Amino acid sequence: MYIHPSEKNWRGRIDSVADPLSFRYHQNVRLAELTNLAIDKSATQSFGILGFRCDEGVKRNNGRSGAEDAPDKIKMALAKLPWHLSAEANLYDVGNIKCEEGRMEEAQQELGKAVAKLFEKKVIPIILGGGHETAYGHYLGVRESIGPEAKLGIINIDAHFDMRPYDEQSSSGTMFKQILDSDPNTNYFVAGIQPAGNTLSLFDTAKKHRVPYLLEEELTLGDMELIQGQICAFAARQDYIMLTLCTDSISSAYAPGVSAPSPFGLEPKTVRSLIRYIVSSKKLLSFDLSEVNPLCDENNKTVTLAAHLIHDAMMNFHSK
Ligand SMILES: N=CN[C@@H](CCC(=O)O)C(=O)O
Ligand SMILES: [Mn+2]
Ligand SMILES: [Mn+2]
Repeated sequence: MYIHPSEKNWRGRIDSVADPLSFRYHQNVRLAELTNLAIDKSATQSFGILGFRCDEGVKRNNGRSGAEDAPDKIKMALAKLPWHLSAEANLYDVGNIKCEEGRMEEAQQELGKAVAKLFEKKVIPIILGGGHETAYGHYLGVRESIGPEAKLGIINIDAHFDMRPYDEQSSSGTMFKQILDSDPNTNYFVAGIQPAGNTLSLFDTAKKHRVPYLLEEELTLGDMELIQGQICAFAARQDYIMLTLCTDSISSAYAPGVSAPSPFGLEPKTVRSLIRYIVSSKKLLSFDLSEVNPLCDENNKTVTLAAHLIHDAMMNFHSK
């Protein structure tokens, strides 16, 4: 179900009502109906923030519910941050897609259609999950837009492979196997994998699907050149890439508000550096940030971190 964007999510401090250099996001964001998107064509860059109010995938995966509240909470945190995008850039809040009565597959299809609609209007989708099942709807929209033949690379920053079997049902732990099983033109790369977050069988599944991955302990700021080289080599083999961040890849010291916290997760600065590098590529189409769970958060830490990462990603989008 489509939910209209709400002004209530865009409130914050006002340093000036006249000086654009003093503005924050809540002063520049435009609320726009997805069904009737009137885009300002003079903009140099347009971003569309699209929420996915769904945690049915996490529930089916025996996780902790609460991620469906994340889109509005992240918007509220982003609203308060200072605007650093160019004066000619536009940011639209295009509302949320909500999963109704556990009908996750239907909601993922609807998310896909919404993402495709943004591409059609030349708006860069910035998708706020939701459980990580968000990434499947994100993928559907990307695939619809680029057509079946284009080579698509999915880059996932995650502690988990999310390649579980889905014979019984799909969930927040199955998306990438679903995609690789059905789409020969999609390749998958994961950064942040933790042995403590994946069974040996999941490592085996990743191997069978020839999924390149980087372990959490290989991802440090000091080794960034080497890491960038591997991401660059993966991206070079694709026509397009899409980026998905599972917030449980980040250490639970900084991201306690997730379904499956990671004591040995990544440092936020490492994740920021990875995102900066990936979003700077002209091949990058869109970004989703998933698995924030405000109900499990401590003092809004994870929500705030998510807003800062979204802010940073937009500032560096296509900057290469
Ligand atoms: N999206 C998260 N997926 C993880 C969850 C792990 C857990 O709940 O412990 C997975 O299925 O492996
Ligand atoms: Mn994960
Ligand atoms: Mn995940």
